[in-house]
Amino acid sequence: MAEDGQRFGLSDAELAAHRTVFAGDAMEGQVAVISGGAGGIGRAVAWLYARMGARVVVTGRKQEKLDALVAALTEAGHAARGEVLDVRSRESVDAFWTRVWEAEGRVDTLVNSAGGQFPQAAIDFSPKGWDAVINTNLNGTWHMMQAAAQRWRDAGKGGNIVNIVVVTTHGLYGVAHTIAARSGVIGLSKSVAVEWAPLGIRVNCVAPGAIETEGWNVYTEAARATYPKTNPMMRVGSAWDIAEACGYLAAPSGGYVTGEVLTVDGGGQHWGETWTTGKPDYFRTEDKA
Ligand SMILES: CCC/C=C/C(=O)SCCNC(=O)CCNC(=O)[C@H](O)C(C)(C)COP(=O)([O-])OP(=O)([O-])OC[C@H]1O[C@@H](n2cnc3c(N)ncnc32)[C@H](O)[C@@H]1OP(=O)([O-])[O-]
Ligand SMILES: NC(=O)C1=CN([C@@H]2O[C@H](COP(=O)(O)OP(=O)(O)OC[C@H]3O[C@@H](n4cnc5c(N)ncnc54)[C@H](OP(=O)(O)O)[C@@H]3O)[C@@H](O)[C@H]2O)C=CC1
Repeated sequence: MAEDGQRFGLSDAELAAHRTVFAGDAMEGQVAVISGGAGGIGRAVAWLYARMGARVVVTGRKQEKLDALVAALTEAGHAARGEVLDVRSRESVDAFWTRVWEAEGRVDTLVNSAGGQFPQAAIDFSPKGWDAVINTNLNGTWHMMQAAAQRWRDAGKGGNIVNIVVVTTHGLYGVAHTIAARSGVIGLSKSVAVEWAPLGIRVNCVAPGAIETEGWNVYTEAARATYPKTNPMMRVGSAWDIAEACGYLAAPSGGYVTGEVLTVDGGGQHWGETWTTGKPDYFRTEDKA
């Protein structure tokens, strides 16, 4: 991890002003819950949804990050509030949904952006490290999905879920735990997209490639430096790229889309390789020719 907790990605001021293709009333009168909402991607989604007219409820483990975002959104004239929530606790997730439903009277969209992992060779994962990643990314996402769907079913109203995952097409070296968890989320999303269609609930995933955010602090500078060079576009993406994908899925534009994985990776899944722990000499074919 970078020792200094380096700043990466877009500031609130940039997110407030970033050009968007979406109309200011595309989510008018709606409520959106964003887990990990004060993180890099979640914050961009919160700004975009707010600018599309939604009231946003952002959650995360750190009160101060939520407070700063809510203050910036409110100052810009948007309706926002933050709640501390660890998605790994089913009890806390249920209590949160009960509170939100009482306070807001409705929720239309849930974006699960709470997540993360640490880079390590899979052979060295400790049981605790494995559990931390699976509980956060697979179980935490499921707790949020099911709690939301139960409220929608009980209220006789539909809703839509967007799960932020990872591109899993050929694994991702150094983060096998997260690939296991995200593959689970993708399979789960496809399954419940069908089961929950009769309830009017759509369920989709967005799979980001390398997106510059503060989450990158868990990777070494050397690993980060390879990300743009191993992508056909020779660059990394921004949190706004992911936010607009989430905008498309939440707005009426996504009304006939469910069970889908929208990959936003600059073509990274088709060319290039991402070594989050550094590329082992064994795979350096250019030196072996
Ligand atoms: C291009 C790349 C693609 C993807 C990019 C992104 O997603 S970027 C954006 C994504 N953003 C992020 O990824 C955000 C950053 N990630 C995180 O916050 C965490 O990885 C977390 C998501 C698992 C949270 O877990 P938590 O709150 O429970 O945190 P905790 O600290 O208490 O750890 C629990 C246990 O995990 C283990 N362990 C942890 N670190 C290491 C390590 N470096 N080494 C080895 N092991 C490690 C260890 O066993 C530890 O317990 P211990 O031995 O200390 O008693
Ligand atoms: N950036 C990238 O290159 C990529 C990101 N992704 C995925 O996108 C998602 C968002 O990542 P990004 O915004 O970049 O990273 P960040 O680290 O900036 O954001 C992740 C957020 O998740 C929250 N979070 C983590 N664990 C929990 C938990 N147990 N309960 C509640 N909230 C939690 C954190 O909030 P707090 O600190 O307040 O707890 C944090 O704000 C993650 O799932 C990530 O793995 C996928 C592919 C690439």
